[in-house]
Amino acid sequence: MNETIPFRLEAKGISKSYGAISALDDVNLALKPGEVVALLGENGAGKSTIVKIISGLIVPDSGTITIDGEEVVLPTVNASQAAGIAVVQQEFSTVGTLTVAENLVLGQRGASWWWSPSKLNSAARAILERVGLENLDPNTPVENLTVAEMQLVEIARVLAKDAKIVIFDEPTAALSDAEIVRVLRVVKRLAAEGRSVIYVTHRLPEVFEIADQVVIFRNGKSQPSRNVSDLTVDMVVALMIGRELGHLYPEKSPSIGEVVLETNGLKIAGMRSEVNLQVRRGEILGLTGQLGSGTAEIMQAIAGNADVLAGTVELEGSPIDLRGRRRGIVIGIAYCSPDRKKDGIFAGVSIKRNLSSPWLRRVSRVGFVSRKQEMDEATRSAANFAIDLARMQTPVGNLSGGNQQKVAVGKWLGIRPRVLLVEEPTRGVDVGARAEIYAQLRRLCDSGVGIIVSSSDTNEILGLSDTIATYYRGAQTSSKSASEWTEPELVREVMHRED
Ligand SMILES: Nc1ncnc2c1ncn2[C@@H]1O[C@H](COP(=O)(O)OP(=O)(O)OP(=O)(O)O)[C@@H](O)[C@H]1O
Repeated sequence: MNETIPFRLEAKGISKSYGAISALDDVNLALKPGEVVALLGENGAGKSTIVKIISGLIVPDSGTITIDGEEVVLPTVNASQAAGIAVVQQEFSTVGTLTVAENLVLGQRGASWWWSPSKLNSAARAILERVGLENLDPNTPVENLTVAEMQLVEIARVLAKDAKIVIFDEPTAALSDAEIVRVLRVVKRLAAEGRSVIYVTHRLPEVFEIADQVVIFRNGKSQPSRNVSDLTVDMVVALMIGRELGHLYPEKSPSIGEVVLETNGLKIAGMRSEVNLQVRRGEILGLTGQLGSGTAEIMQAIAGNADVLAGTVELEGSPIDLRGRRRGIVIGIAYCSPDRKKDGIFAGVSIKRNLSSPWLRRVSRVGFVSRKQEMDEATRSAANFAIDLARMQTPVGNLSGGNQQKVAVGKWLGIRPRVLLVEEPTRGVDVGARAEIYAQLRRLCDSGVGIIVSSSDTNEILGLSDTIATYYRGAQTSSKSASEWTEPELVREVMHRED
């Protein structure tokens, strides 16, 4: 990047504390026009906090922000927008009941409620084209879109604001590989137009594909900005976690035992074909496909959350009744949802209580549970998932996104599951914590728990699973040993039908 070009945005000496917790400590960040700066760091390192400060959601305790050389104060989201900053949120700010066109155009500068539907639609089409959604009907209600389409509409909505600085906070966390390609294309185009982009992610390949600079956060402090071209993935990981990672994925089991769970001729609402799956002792079964492939429906059905129209499921050789989640918990089927905010965690409740909640529900049948027992159980789960033991009484809602995910997975250990179903186990989770989650899943598997993981991250499915089943639009397209796949082949298998 040209040294003589002045900075578009400069944040200097930014600090922010919550009581005794220092979320940011003297953070510095600067970016030039046409530059993409990636923010990296472990869960809880402070990335979202700096994004919230720049977007006017929270006010720092100290520090200054300048835009094009002029100091600005950003006490509100409106002030941030007026300064030319736009943020693509992880939580969508689109309104479900409105159409795509209404969401995209209304509220933008120069647009009016009085526009005719055709004017509204043509304005919306022009915006949709920029994110590769030219084939989407602008009259579609947003609530009918897939998660990926919603994310792209959210990006389109932000682009329509014509901002100088665009911030992406983990925009690809809920997307599969094909949709990620589209998002990265948009980011490159924004930079080519001379806009500045701040890009927060846990997916390192994305950084190497789109970013010019990377700023690594650790424990609330920022490290000096580095040229991405001077770095390798291993160097970035070491800078993030302060140590070499070693192997991300644990060794696979040398031997696979008898069947733990088996589905026979399962007919599930939303699936085009019957589901016949087996998961055996010592085996991690990985299900993968694009969004809408059916993997979510299968996981929900086995967890007892979805309608099963026909067929049987056997757990350790005995038929089980899949109606109702409660029943599933009692017989030892743990299900970890991909949507931790909706049904993974209780945000206002302590880490301890979240970790012990499924276990408490199960043992409450026997009556009294001592606080010590509850704490012991919760501490065991926390230690296994590298959750900070000093923060057991902290409400989970105050944790960073990745740490919330560790709690959402870790809480199921307490019920001593016989089968563990995990959807998107590491969405939003940093690379160090991912290694811990993978190691823990492998340990559980080796101890005899049947594990089914579904993920749209093909690298994760390949690295973690023993057997991989692929799905496309509600039907299985293959099932074989992970050792028979290479990553490009698996990506092609999952995506090629899109061509
Ligand atoms: N409202 C709050 N109250 C107390 N602590 C908070 C609050 N918001 C954030 N924190 C703490 O500030 C620190 C930084 O959190 P932040 O969300 O910025 O991390 P992050 O780098 O974005 O993590 P992740 O990758 O998991 O999203 C964490 O220790 C978090 O628990």
